[in-house]
Amino acid sequence: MSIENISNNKAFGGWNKQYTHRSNTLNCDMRFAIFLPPQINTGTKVPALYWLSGLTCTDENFMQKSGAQRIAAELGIAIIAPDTSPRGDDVANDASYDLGQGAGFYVNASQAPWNRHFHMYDYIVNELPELIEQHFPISDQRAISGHSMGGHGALTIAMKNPKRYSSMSAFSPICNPINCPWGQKAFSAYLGADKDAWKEYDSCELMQSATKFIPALVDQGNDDQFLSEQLKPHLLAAAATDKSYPLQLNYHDGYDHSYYFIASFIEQHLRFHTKHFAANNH
Ligand SMILES: N[C@@H](CCC(=O)N[C@@H](CS)C(=O)NCC(=O)O)C(=O)O
Repeated sequence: MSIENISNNKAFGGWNKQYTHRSNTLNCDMRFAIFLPPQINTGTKVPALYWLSGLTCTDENFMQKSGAQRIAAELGIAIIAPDTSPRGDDVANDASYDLGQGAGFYVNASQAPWNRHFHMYDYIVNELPELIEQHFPISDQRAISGHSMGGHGALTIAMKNPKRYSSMSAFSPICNPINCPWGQKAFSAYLGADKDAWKEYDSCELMQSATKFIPALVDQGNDDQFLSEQLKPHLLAAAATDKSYPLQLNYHDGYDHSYYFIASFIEQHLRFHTKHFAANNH
C-alpha cells in the first residue's frame, strides 16, 4: 500500500503532513492528515491518537482549529485525522450536509447505493492503522477520540474493539444515534430498515452490552445547540452508571458545539490518553 505526501508544515518541533492514498476498503482515493511529534527522531515508535471529525469536516478541521499539536509535541503522541467519508465524483452523495460525502458516520453501509464505498468502520479500524504503522514510526498503542459524529465513531469503534485501543474519548458525541434525527436519517440510508443492525453502531447499546471496559472521557458544552435533540449524553451517563463503566463525563457551562470548545479542552484529552498508554505498557 503506497501513500503520497502532499503537504508538510513544521509545528512545535514536529510535522503536520497530509497524504493521499488509494483505499481498497472505500474503493476510492482518500486523504488523511498526520501530526508527527519531534520524538519520532529518537528512533523509538510513538503512540497514536486517531481523531474522527464531525459532519461536514475533512482531515483539516481538527488539525487547523484544535491547537492539539503543542501538547502532542510535548507528550510525544502522533495524531492521525482521516476524512469523514469516502470522496469523489463517482461516490454516492446527497444534497444535505448530514448524509453522504462528509457524513460517513463510521459504519459499514449495507444498502445501495452507499454500500459501494461507505465502509468507514472498516477503514478506521483496519486499513488506516495498517497503513500508518507500515509507513511511520508509530506503534500499535492506539487511542481514539472524536467530535459529534466523530465522537459517536470513536466511542462505538473503541467499544467494539476494546483490545485495539487503550482509551477512548469524545467531545459532544452523538451518544444514541438510533434515537436522534441525525442518526436515524443516516442509519436508515446506510443500514436499512432493520433496527437491530443499527444497535451495532450505538454507543448506549454497546455500553449496555460491554464485557471488556476501557477508560472513557467525554466533554460536553451546556450551550451546545445540538445537545438535547441530537447528542443526549445523559443517556450514555445512564448506561455507564448501570454497567459501572469507567466513563468520566464533564459538562461545561457556556461552551457550544464548535472547535472553540474542542480547543479549550483538548489538552485534558491528550493527557488522559497518555496516562492510559503508559498504564498499558506495564
Ligand atoms: N452545518 C450544520 C452543522 C455542521 C457542524 O456543526 N459540523 C461540526 C461537526 S458536527 C463541525 O465540526 N463543523 C466544522 C467546523 O466547525 O470546522 C449546521 O449548520 O447545522
